[in-house]
Amino acid sequence: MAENLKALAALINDAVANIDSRCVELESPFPSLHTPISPDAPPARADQVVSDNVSILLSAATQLIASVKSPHTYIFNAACAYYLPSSIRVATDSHVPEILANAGPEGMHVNEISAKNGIQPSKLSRILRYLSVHHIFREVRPDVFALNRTASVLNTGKSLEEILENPLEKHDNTSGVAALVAHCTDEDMKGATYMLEQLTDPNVEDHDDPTNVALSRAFGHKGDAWSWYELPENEMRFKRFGAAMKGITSMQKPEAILHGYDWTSLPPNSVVVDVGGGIGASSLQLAKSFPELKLVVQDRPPVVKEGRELVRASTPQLLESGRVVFQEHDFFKTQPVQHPRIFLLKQISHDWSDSYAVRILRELRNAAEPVVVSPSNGLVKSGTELLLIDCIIPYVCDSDEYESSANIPGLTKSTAPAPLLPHFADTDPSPFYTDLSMFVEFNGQERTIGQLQALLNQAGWRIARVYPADGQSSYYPQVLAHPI
Ligand SMILES: C[S@@+](CC[C@H](N)C(=O)[O-])C[C@H]1O[C@@H](n2cnc3c(N)ncnc32)[C@H](O)[C@@H]1O
Repeated sequence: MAENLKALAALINDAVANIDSRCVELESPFPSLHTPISPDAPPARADQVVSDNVSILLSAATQLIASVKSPHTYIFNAACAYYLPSSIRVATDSHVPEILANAGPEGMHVNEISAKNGIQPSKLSRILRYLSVHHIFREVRPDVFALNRTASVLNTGKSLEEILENPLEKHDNTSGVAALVAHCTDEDMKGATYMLEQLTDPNVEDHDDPTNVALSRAFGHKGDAWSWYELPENEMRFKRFGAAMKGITSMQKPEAILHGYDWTSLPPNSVVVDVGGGIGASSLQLAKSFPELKLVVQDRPPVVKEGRELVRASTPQLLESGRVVFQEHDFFKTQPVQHPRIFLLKQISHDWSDSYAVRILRELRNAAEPVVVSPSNGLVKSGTELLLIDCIIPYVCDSDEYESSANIPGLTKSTAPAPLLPHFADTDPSPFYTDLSMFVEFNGQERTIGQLQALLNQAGWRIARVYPADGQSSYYPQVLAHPI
């Protein structure tokens, strides 16, 4: 009768046993929820066996919770989940993580926190208590809160004094994770509340139009999200968006961009054009790992200015040597760098609906040189390759898309054991909400492999290989395409 529950419990038991024995082997204990993260901590979670079993454990536990919770409670909890991002926003933007950073496991009384950030103590304690229920912060004693492992990722590492002195620079030179969280819980959430109005408004004629989106509806803006970010009153959000993109990179494994395409196969002085490269998060990582590559980071003028200034402050030698160049360029116009070795397109096509994404891809195709493959080893000798990095959305059911795409090297079928959702879809639903976020902010979308294939083909590219992601978004899948 409870076969499904038993199957899920068995998967959980096995996964816990596997994680435990692997951690013993590695002499690296699985980190406690109570301990803030530390860069020196042994990386048990980074181990492949641990990480595979964590995927099974999370997927089984998520389904087990959905199975055993009363459906009324489950749906009511889900419907009221907006209090979670709202509360995270209060805590993050009133700098609670930085205030608690030095309080240690004993924590700090809410009155003391309030004296530092000016948020009413009786309201702040309720917000922090609600977060503690979700294992974000810990209520150590009544009204005394401590930074736990999950809350500690919101800490920018700056002192409260430093932040209050330069509030606009709160996220500069940080991991960007707090910036990403602040971006999601502010403009993205506000836009998301208008999804239904946007979809049912009879005056919206073109649901692909990037200038008429749920985000602009929420803020009464006429124009696309990029022009909204560049309004003078959005200076803080503009800077934070750039840092948030870095946050996506730093939430992944440090070598995420290196996970997949073999950058070592490129000859010295190969030119990599990071199209819509933002403040250069990926290019800087590549420049660090491969001193012989030349990186051109292209973006809109204000972003290029911001990126250049940040690099000038942190690693000026990269600019002075010409190894990293920031270049203003609108990717809907003719590409100024002709025949580079690589066009890197990370988290760009997902910002645009098909009709716009095809235009960007076509401009790149027009500037690409056909690929020449060595007959002896099958390696690319010359030509332009396109490396597109975006989530690949799986169907949450069995689908023949992966079978029919079997001619694409590297594309792997789901390994999730029954009764788990295919591709461990509930282990980390971030690709699915990133997809909705793209709709809310840009009328863009994440795509299935079939949709990506169709899009690329339309623009004159064919998929040569896929480098898949892991189940926990610790790096993105990469789609390598060659000119047709
Ligand atoms: C989601 S961000 C991705 C940034 C970067 N590729 C990364 O992964 O960190 C999208 C970028 O596209 C840039 N962008 C938007 N419209 C553009 C255009 N017409 N031409 C060039 N860049 C543009 C934005 O300024 C932003 O930096």
